[in-house]
Amino acid sequence: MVEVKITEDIKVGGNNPCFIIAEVGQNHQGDIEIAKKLIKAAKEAGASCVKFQKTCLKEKFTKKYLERPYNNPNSWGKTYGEHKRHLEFSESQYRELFKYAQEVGILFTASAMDMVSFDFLVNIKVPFIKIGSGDSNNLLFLKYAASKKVPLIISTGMVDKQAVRTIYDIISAQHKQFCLLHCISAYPVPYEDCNLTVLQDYKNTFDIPVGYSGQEIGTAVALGAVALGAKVLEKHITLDKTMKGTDHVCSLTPPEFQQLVRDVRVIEASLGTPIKKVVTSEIPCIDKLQKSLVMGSTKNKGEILYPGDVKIKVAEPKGLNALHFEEVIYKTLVCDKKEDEPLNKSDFC
Ligand SMILES: CC(=O)N[C@H](C=O)[C@@H](O)[C@H](O)[C@H](O)COP(=O)(O)O
Ligand SMILES: C=C(OP(=O)(O)O)C(=O)O
Repeated sequence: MVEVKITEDIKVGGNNPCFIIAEVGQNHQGDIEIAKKLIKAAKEAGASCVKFQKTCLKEKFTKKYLERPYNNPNSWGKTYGEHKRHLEFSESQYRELFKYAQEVGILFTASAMDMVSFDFLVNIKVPFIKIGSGDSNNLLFLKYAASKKVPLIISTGMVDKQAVRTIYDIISAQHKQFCLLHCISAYPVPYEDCNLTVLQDYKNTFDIPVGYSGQEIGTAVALGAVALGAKVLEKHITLDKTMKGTDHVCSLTPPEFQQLVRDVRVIEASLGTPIKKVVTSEIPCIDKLQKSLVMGSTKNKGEILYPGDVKIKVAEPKGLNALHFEEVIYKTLVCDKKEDEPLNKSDFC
């Protein structure tokens, strides 16, 4: 199984801890101070990385699309262009945020929403680049991104399995330093649409790490994803879910994000081995409460043990493990035994 190297110390996939991305996206409201607060919150919550979205508006959208009215409660302008311009940080603001994240001590990156933004992110040397679901059908962009040979995390919302296979083929023709994230692009995603078991299919199909980018409400589905093998987890983070903006509703507050990180680590620790065995921590309970074979009645040496003569009880000291019940029946006692006495191997032949 391929591991994706994010930094000298951080790898994704295999037995490495799940890489948890706090997606700020545009939850900063276009305000760099809020963006910094979110970077700090992501660090304090224990996220592996904080992520923004970098867009060159005229590369990503047509002129007409930018001019179309954006008349809804989440809008920051009369047209979609005005709205997006309000939310877009400049390159120098990006450098400032990158530097701030380094000071705070958290990895920083962004989704490249177009080729110009991709080049910018390569230029400032982010540790990896995210490609969001908006580009899961953008084969030109995917080929371009693959040719740059930087680590990629790619979301697969809004397309079917055949397209995901195409994404895999395009990138893996160049390199294997990429992950694929299952994603459903709705804000918020109804739980019935999360189709988390797709992750199992991705795991069986692809030889690269797979993960989950979740736009549903809460943390339960994300935790399920980790239990199903997600090696990357992405969730939106917000300072306040009631703020204006499309994504706040499906985001986690800093305390929720912190709880998510804690719970992910608990799930990882608890996944363990698929081999069912008795573990050391069970020994006290075995000693205290596991049942064993005892005499159901008083019987003498030479007598046969019929089914009703042997009982299964919690006893001290213990008799034979109760799993041996069938082996004991119809055997002959070699000593006298009283009711409730533990029954051991040396008591019969
Ligand atoms: C598919 C995709 O890009 N999705 C992103 C990631 O999840 C979102 O953050 C969008 O940028 C956001 O929902 C757009 O909202 P508006 O259109 O109100 O600016
Ligand atoms: C759209 C994005 O992500 P996703 O498709 O994972 O929601 C993004 O990262 O900008």
